[in-house]
Amino acid sequence: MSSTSPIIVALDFPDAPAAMRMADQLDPARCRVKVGKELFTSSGPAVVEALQYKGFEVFLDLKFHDIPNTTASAVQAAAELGVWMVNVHAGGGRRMMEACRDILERRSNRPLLTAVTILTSLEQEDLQEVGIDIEPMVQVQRLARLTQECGLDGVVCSAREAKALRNALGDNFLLVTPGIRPAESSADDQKRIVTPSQALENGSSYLVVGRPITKAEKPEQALEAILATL
Ligand SMILES: O=c1ccn([C@@H]2O[C@H](COP(=O)(O)O)[C@@H](O)[C@H]2O)c(=O)[nH]1
Repeated sequence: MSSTSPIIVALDFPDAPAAMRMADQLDPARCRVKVGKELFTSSGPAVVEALQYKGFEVFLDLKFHDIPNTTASAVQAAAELGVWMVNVHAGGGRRMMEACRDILERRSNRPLLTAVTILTSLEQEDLQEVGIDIEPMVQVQRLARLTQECGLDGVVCSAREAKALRNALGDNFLLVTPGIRPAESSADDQKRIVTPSQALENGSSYLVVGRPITKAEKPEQALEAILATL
């Protein structure tokens, strides 16, 4: 089932039963779901298949970052699973991203391919510590431009950068934005946060929301409350 909702719910759970209990409370017409490192490491492709069987489009958020051959093969394996979107780290560089694009281009049915720019949990001081002496906005723009040149479908970034990226890179480039926090929500470990309505206003294509929905007493109501603000 293909949803028109911009919301992607991050299923960050320790095992498949916990993730499926959450999925049972969600409607594939109202959101997509994201499988990340914790759930995929514990439960593997079977949980992706189970979610797809329930009608969800799945963003496989494993943020591959390796040499071109290894990363392209991993992206190919994700495509075999039938996921809706898969991602790599833009920091893996041009040759890595082009290898991933090339391997997917040979397929009739391919997932969307996006690249992570700068994690939304990082701020300027964090970048400085790893030798990047510029503002997140500047580094995100640099990596997003490279990602577009390599022929990928879009980037993962903070919605704080979405307006500048939308203006610079056009309407067809996907901006997938985690770090979404409804007003009054806890930021948790996120740093570059934005409210759902502001994210859409800034030009985000998809809003990735985890704990504000999955830790809510009534997740389906939390999702509906977010959708109502958009
Ligand atoms: O820059 C990034 C890239 C990925 N994520 C992932 O999104 C969700 C966010 O979950 P919340 O509970 O809403 O904070 C999580 O799965 C991250 O791995 C990100 O946050 N930032």
